[in-house]
Amino acid sequence: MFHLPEGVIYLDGNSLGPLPKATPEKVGSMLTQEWGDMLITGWNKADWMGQPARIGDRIGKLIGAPAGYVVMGDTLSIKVYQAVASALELNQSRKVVLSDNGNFPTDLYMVDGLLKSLNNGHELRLADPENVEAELSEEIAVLMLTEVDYRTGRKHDMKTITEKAHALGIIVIWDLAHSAGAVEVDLTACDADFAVGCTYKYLNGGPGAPAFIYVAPKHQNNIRPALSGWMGHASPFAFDLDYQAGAGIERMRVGTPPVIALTALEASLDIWDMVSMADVRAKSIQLCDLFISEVEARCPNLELASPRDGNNRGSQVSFKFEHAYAGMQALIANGVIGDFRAPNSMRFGFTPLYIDEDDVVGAATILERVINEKLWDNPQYQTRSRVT
Ligand SMILES: Cc1ncc(COP(=O)(O)O)c(C=O)c1O
Ligand SMILES: Nc1c(O)cccc1C(=O)C[C@H](N)C(=O)O
Repeated sequence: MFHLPEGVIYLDGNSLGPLPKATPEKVGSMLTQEWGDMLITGWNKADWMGQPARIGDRIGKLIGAPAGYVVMGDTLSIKVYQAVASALELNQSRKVVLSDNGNFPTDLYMVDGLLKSLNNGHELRLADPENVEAELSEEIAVLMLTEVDYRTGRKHDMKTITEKAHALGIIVIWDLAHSAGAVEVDLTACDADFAVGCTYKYLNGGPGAPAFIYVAPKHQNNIRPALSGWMGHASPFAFDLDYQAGAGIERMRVGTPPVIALTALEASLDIWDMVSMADVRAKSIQLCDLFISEVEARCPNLELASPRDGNNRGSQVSFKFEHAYAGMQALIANGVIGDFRAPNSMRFGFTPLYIDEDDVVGAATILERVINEKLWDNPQYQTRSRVT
């Protein structure tokens, strides 16, 4: 189902999912038959204009959202900004946005930028991940968390935290970057207010694939879109000079949809339509557990940085190692692709659609050689590249 180079064990699908074999043909025929032959009529004939909502519904199925509440577009950073801006307006008497210090930096940067623009006495407050619940209070306007920590894989309990936050009148936003396609998510059951996520990791949409945003039914028609672009207008082609928000989730659209990228994503969702998230999750826990036990048996000087209990972990495992950067470069040179996360983690993602037990044992065997034979101790593995 996926194109994977011969001889490579790919444990980085948590950062960039591999290419589905069907994607090149699907994108190729879109280019020639739609863009090529239909030209501008493709917006209607091929319904490019409906793509963000149509694909949003397919993503919705993977994260427990009913049809009509998820829309695609832009990057995740933009979707974070939109969610926080709208959420703050739902809770105007409060001034604090709470997050945790394990969150991915762009989420925090986006909030920081937004609060500076608002210039209205807001504060971004960061808790340790394990103290988030204790930090909830009636001072907090918005709680914005990423369910699965990008470095360690530590997983928040979405339902419990959302319930506690709601009891205190807090609006809750979940970033599902490391959850969508990795763990079971039920946005309806946990009553999330907003959720955002990307599609280039577990969902195999390709580098730069468009992000998604979910807005709960109770908020959809009450929120004001901060990024009031024409595609979120009630009637974009009326070209009114005044902005009027579109109905429901449509108002979270901003500008022209990235049709080619969305078509690539459609090809991978054809695969995701056929799988059960419960099966994927069960297999992912098994693979992660196996990797932990294989690595701990073979490399006693690596320290597990991820929760040992699979229920508290996403679909990735990290080990701390003093020479983690060089270690990962040596591992990659020997056919196992994971990644390094500062300051000292070797991170491995487990994706059951194309990784099995043989891959896990194979990767642990090569890691054992890299560590125990000190293959990392080589000047060529010390130079940091721009993207790590
Ligand atoms: C939690 C989280 N938010 C946001 C991003 C990135 O956002 P963007 O797609 O805008 O680069 C990532 C990683 O890529 C992430 O892990
Ligand atoms: N999102 C990324 C990108 O655009 C280029 C290179 C790497 C990444 C990432 O994997 C970042 C990601 N959120 C992470 O888990 O570290």
